[in-house]
This record gives sequence, C-alpha cells and structure tokens, in this order.
Amino acid sequence: MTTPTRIALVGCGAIGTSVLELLHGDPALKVVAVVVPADAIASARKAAPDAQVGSALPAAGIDLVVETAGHAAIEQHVLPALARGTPCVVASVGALSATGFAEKLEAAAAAGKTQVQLIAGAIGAIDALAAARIGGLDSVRYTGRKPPQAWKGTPAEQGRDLGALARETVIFEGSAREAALLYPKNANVAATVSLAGLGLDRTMVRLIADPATAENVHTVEAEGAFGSFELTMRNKPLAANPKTSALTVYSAVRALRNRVAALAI
Ligand SMILES: NC(=O)C1=CN([C@@H]2O[C@H](COP(=O)(O)OP(=O)(O)OC[C@H]3O[C@@H](n4cnc5c(N)ncnc54)[C@H](O)[C@@H]3O)[C@@H](O)[C@H]2O)C=CC1
Ligand SMILES: O=C([O-])CC(=O)C(=O)O
Repeated sequence: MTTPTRIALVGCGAIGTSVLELLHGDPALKVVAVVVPADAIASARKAAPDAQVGSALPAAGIDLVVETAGHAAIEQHVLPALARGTPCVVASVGALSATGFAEKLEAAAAAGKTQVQLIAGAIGAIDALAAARIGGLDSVRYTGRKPPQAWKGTPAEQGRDLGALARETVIFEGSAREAALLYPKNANVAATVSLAGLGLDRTMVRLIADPATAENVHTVEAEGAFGSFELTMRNKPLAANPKTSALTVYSAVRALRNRVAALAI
C-alpha cells in the first residue's frame, strides 16, 4: 500500500469543512493537521477529530499545505511553509493583489525549491485564458453577481441598505487589483482571472448585488489573438457561507487529487 500524502489544512470554515468531508477515507490524501486561530480550535477539532489541530503548522510531517482560510493566512502560514520547502495549494488568490505579494510568494517558493499552486476556485476556463495569454490578449472583463446578503460585511454596505435593494445594483467598477483588495472574501475570482490573463491592473471588473439571483454568477469575456470567449458560471453558494461557491470546494479537491493521480485532468 502506498503511503498517503500528509496534508495540513489551513482554515476550517465553509470550504475547509467540506474539503475534509470529501477527503474522508481517501487512501492517497490524509489531512493530518488543521491550522486555525485559537478561537476556532474547538470547532475544528469537531470537524477533524483525527487530525492534530492548532494555531501553527507542525514543524515536520507535512507533505502539502492547503490554504482555505483567507488572505492573512497566506502571509502567516503559506509563506513560511514554502520557504521551508513544503508545496502549498492556495484558495485565497486575492491575496496576490497586494503590491509585491505575488513576487514575495514566488520568492518563498523558489527559496524552498518548491511550488505554490493557485486553484481556479469558483471560476472556470482558467486553462483557456492562460493559454490564450501566450498568443496575446486584448481585453478581459469579469463580472461578479451575487445576492445582496453575500455582500454583507463589505464596502458594498456603505451608503446603502443591502436588504432593501429592489433591483440589481453595481457596487464596484474598476481594476481587478482594487476589487480583490476591497472585497477579499468576494473577489478572489477577479484576481484569479487577472493573474491568468491580462494582469491585476488591466482586467476590468464589475461587482453586482442582485436581489433577483440566488446564485453566485461569474462572467468572463475575453478577446485576443486566439479569438474570443464568453463564460458564465451560475454557482450554488455553500449553505455555511453565502459568499462562497460550492465549486471552490470541488476545485480544491480536484487540485489535491491531481497531485497524486497517475492520470491528471
Ligand atoms: N478562489 C476562489 O474562488 C475562492 C476563494 N475563497 C477564499 O477562501 C477563504 C475561505 O472561505 P470560506 O471557507 O468560505 O470562509 P469561512 O469564513 O467559512 O472560513 C474561514 C476559516 O479560516 C479560518 N481562519 C481565518 N483566518 C485564519 C488564519 N489567519 N489562519 C488560519 N485560519 C484562519 C477561520 O477560523 C475559518 O475556519 C475566503 O476568505 C476566500 O479568501 C472563497 C471563495 C472562492
Ligand atoms: O465563491 C465565489 O463565488 C467567488 C468568491 O467568493 C470570490 O471570488 O472570492
């Protein structure tokens, strides 16, 4: 029998808990450690009774770190893990929108002679977009549309009552960099699309609160030497967090399975 890849899961909320459920019993992928802030340790122990749960990554015995926690966790846990030589899979791609942070992440991975993998998360066609970039892209536009409640606790609340919106309302228009910085829990996709395509400053983003939708709807329109495409995803949000699409969980699990599969797709 082959020994399983020993995973440390950073973050154990809506995504992390679902990832744990999907990996349960997997002979090739075993979550041996869970890292959360001190006030979340008790609930993480319930979700991962067989794992070592704490506020810091174990010093040894980890083959792969998977981040499903939020932007701050990249600085706190992913950067040091990479520098130590542990490969990392990252969901909070929007963290790379902070000036110089992508370079910092790359430098840590290079120093550790390892790799950081950014998952596609809630969006598709990242393969097509990244391939199209090689031929040259002219424009990439991303629109994120979510129900008003998904924008609670964000700058979208300033000057408006989200609960009282009668019609769709554009809450942000600007670059992917600004979107990802202003909406760290809602615009990771904007950062992912831009990193695969035209970059954080040239990718145009619109974010919309729409009382007529119950889904997280992501649209990408890209044009370039390859031709053009329009993609619309109508994602179901996770019950545990309306900001987050269920597809993000499946994308993380796919990335993990691909790391150990004999045939990866
Ligand atoms: N790439 C993508 O398409 C998407 C990415 N995301 C990212 O995933 C993150 C997690 O999403 P959810 O699970 O829905 O959020 P959540 O709020 O349900 O869970 C977050 C978890 O991380 C823990 N946490 C917070 N700060 C931490 C830190 N510094 N170190 C370790 N653990 C920490 C919390 O205690 C909690 O267990 C989001 O903040 C967002 O950055 C979310 C949706 C889509
Ligand atoms: O899960 C989603 O639909 C997208 C999301 O929150 C993000 O881009 O951060």
